[in-house]
Amino acid sequence: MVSADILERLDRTLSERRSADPSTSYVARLFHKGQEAILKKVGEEAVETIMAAKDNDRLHLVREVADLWFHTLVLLKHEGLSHEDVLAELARREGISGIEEKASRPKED
Ligand SMILES: N=c1c2ncn([C@@H]3O[C@H](COP(=O)(O)OP(=O)(O)OP(=O)(O)O)[C@@H](O)[C@H]3O)c2ncn1[C@@H]1O[C@H](COP(=O)(O)O)[C@@H](O)[C@H]1O
Repeated sequence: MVSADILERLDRTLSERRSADPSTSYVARLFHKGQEAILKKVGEEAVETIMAAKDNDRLHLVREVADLWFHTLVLLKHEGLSHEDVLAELARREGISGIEEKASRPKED
């Protein structure tokens, strides 16, 4: 299994690209273009993900989801956030759903 360290490494690369010369990389160029361009890419990749799923093309689906995840990571970085914030939110929800599930059970004496 591929390690989740990839997110850490990608996060460091994205941080470096924020201040890099736009002529040197795709990501540096995207940051330079700004929020509008990043949102456009997120929208495009979301549509391409839907199309791949509808086509029942599993390899294509994985590649499109990777594109979508990647561009949402670029968006988060642009907004001063990171995958850590999303993971924390998912962990918080896991806690909440655990509490909700417990609260819905009859009280044990
Ligand atoms: N994971 C990715 C990654 N996933 C997708 N993409 C790019 O996202 C784009 C996807 O858009 P499309 O499929 O629409 O292809 P396109 O027509 O070339 O895109 P546009 O130029 O029209 O926007 C492609 O240019 C891909 O190369 C990525 N570009 C970079 N990374 C990572 O970011 C790192 C830094 O990248 P650079 O800044 O390019 O060095 C790389 O080492 C990778 O780890």
